[in-house]
Amino acid sequence: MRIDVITIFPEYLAPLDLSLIGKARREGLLDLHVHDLRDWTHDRHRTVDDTPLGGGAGMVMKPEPWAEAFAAVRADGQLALGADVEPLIIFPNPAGEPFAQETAQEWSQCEWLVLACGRYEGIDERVYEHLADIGCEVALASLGDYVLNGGEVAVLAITEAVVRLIPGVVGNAASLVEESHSDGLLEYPLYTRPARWEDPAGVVREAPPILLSGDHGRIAAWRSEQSLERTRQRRPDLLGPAGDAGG
Ligand SMILES: CC(C)N1CCN(Cc2ccc(Cn3ccc4ccc(-c5n[nH]c(N)c5C#N)cc43)cc2)CC1
Repeated sequence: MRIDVITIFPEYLAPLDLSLIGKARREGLLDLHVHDLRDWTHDRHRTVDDTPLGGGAGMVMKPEPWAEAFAAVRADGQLALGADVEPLIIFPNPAGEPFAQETAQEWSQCEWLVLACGRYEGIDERVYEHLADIGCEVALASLGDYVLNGGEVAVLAITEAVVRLIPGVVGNAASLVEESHSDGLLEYPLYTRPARWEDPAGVVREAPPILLSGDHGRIAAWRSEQSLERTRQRRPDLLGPAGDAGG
């Protein structure tokens, strides 16, 4: 997979050199390019924003740098992938469609993603219109109903959620199957050694004995019930009308 990120804060994406994403890059499973939007400005102040037409608070990102950036990134990517390959262009946006595990699953199948990090109050609407008119596939995605200052944090989250699903990135592929939300339920509680732990307050805390039984069938049944109960308590919206996993 190739991912291009366009941002005015390239250093914000430094964490993508670390851990599993960094390993995927070093192993050739991910070809990640981070671009500074200001490289496509032509004034001495490298201006990317201006006041909103019609008035209003804050600043709006100018269309010209974005259009030039997308053209350059698209040309660069097609040199690498082939002139017939087109990226999915993703804009994190508070007004976007909710980004969920199924979105990550869908996008992990893509050959090429371009992630565009807006800032200020947002990007001039004509950028989206321009991309649609030249035949680009565009998606607006939101991490959730809270306000961030820009798209970079969302791009970090989206990149990690998508790239970890690429075969070979996560060593134990089985762990991807059992994760929260992958079966529509929250993950069961996790325990490790010591089975008997005296906490700093002197309270002895035993792990559930079933987990030490060696009876994998009963352990699996216990874990399923724990997932269902935890989902009922914390995320009933994920359940069907009967309160089961049919949501
Ligand atoms: C009335 C008029 C002046 N108001 C103008 C601001 N509107 C909302 C508003 C608020 C903040 C930002 C800052 N921002 C810039 C680019 C950008 C990308 C993603 C996100 C973002 N926030 N929360 C998420 N889950 C996100 C995702 N994904 C935020 C971004 C952009 C937009 C509300 C209306």
